[in-house]
Amino acid sequence: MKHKVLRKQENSRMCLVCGVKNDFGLKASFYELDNGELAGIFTPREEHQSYPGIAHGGISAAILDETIGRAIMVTDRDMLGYTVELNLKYKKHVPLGQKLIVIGRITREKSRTFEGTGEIILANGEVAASATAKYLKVPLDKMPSFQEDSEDRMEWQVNISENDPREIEYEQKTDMKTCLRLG
Ligand SMILES: CCCCC/C=C\C/C=C\C/C=C\C/C=C\CCCC(=O)SCCNC(=O)CCNC(=O)[C@H](O)C(C)(C)COP(=O)(O)OP(=O)(O)OC[C@H]1O[C@@H](n2cnc3c(N)ncnc32)[C@H](O)[C@@H]1OP(=O)(O)O
Repeated sequence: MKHKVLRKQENSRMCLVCGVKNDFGLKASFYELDNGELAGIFTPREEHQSYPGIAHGGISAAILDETIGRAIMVTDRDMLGYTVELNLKYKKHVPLGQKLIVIGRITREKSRTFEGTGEIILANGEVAASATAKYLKVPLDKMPSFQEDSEDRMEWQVNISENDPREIEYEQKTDMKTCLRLG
């Protein structure tokens, strides 16, 4: 099914997953969709390798952790997640050098915590890794480096690019195989 992108999310300065100035990082971009889910787009590189040609499992964990954590921002733009639990299933290897998509959603929200699930989807539609995670809610203004004039606060912003997709198409089949197209 095709999903409209409603909003691109903020990127940070130095986060391993979304830091625009972290040259060892994934520099992932995140898009809120009209079905309430969050899509991340990223391309693992050689710096992220485990065995030759294959992304490190810790990299898969990092992107899934951040995608599920960011899914809370779909309904509360100023809320961040502090990970307390992360469980992964590695089903297929994640290749280097290919643009991939990761999807996340919230499955349970309480006053102090939230939980969610996510999947990394390969170009052929197969799910490479899936995760469940739990977070403590941390409002943006309670982050240690929140002061308005800090570099981290100033660079927490939406960076619009001509490469941003306007819609993202994927199908979640009952056997968890998923097809992907970016528009
Ligand atoms: C200023 C500008 C900012 C710019 C932003 C910059 C960068 C942004 C990047 C991305 C932004 C967007 C979203 C990102 C989302 C995720 C990205 C990655 C996030 C991380 O990379 S973050 C680092 C890893 N993370 C830790 O470093 C946590 C270490 N941890 C602790 O610091 C304590 O653990 C603490 C304080 C969390 C809780 O401490 P506490 O004393 O308050 O805990 P308490 O016992 O009250 O538990 C409370 C609830 O957590 C459950 N719980 C606790 N521990 C658990 C465990 N081990 N397993 C399962 N559940 C657990 C309990 O069961 C209860 O849940 P419940 O209420 O449902 O029962």
